[in-house]
Amino acid sequence: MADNILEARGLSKAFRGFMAVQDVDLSIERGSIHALIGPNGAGKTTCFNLLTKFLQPSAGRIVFEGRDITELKPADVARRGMVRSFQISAVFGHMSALENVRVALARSRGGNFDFWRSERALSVFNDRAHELLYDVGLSDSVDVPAAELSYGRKRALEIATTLALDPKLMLLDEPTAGMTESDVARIVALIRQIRSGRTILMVEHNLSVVSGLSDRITVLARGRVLAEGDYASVSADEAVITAYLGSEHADA
Ligand SMILES: Nc1ncnc2c1ncn2[C@@H]1O[C@H](COP(=O)(O)OP(=O)(O)OP(=O)(O)O)[C@@H](O)[C@H]1O
Repeated sequence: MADNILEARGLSKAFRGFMAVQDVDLSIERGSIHALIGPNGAGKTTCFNLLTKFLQPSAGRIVFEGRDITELKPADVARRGMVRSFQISAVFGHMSALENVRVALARSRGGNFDFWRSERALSVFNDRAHELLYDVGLSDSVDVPAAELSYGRKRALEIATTLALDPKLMLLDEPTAGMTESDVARIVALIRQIRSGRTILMVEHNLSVVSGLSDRITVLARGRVLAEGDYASVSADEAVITAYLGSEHADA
């Protein structure tokens, strides 16, 4: 039997009667990179927010590491090792790359003294912060204020701050959105590098990124699971092709 780190059963979300996500079953195998794709409005973001507990489902259950997390808060699931990448807005622009990662490390230890002001307290995280910045290819930008980093490098920093929380399951929300081609290649290489020992679930629009990275793909359309499998099988699926062609703004 597959070793699934995350399972959702019958997951649904209604917004004032409109079913954005309907009866979705999802199994994420440990160690895999799993992509959630689908045309615009398919319910990917809603599904992502349900799994990370930023939204409460109207129906269904979510099990992480064998434990029902349906009623837990986002911070509780993060503490258990299911961490979503923070948005860039959560990276502090005036702080250097190193400081950003140190603060993320401090937060992950749940310290209750004033990390923000105490240089001495934060300096215990220097070595690990340098390692994480090295892992995401930012060793040359350690002292650069986050606001001055390129868009692609900000996303790399955001991934470093997520890795600081030592996730078992990392959820990436459109990791290459708005990037230049060379930044996309960097992030793809980075995701390959950080996958070791982790499971990754990502919502991604760029289908070449999806095909290059994903072990398994779930295609959503109109809030439901339309198809699931590897890239070759879902991209040859008639229903998937029709859903993409039929959507007003195909994502391909
Ligand atoms: N808070 C909300 N209130 C009402 N409707 C919502 C809300 N959030 C999402 N929806 C609707 O639910 C549907 C699914 O939206 P969702 O953002 O999950 O799709 P998506 O697949 O992520 O789309 P995109 O690729 O465009 O980001 C859409 O029709 C959207 O308008």
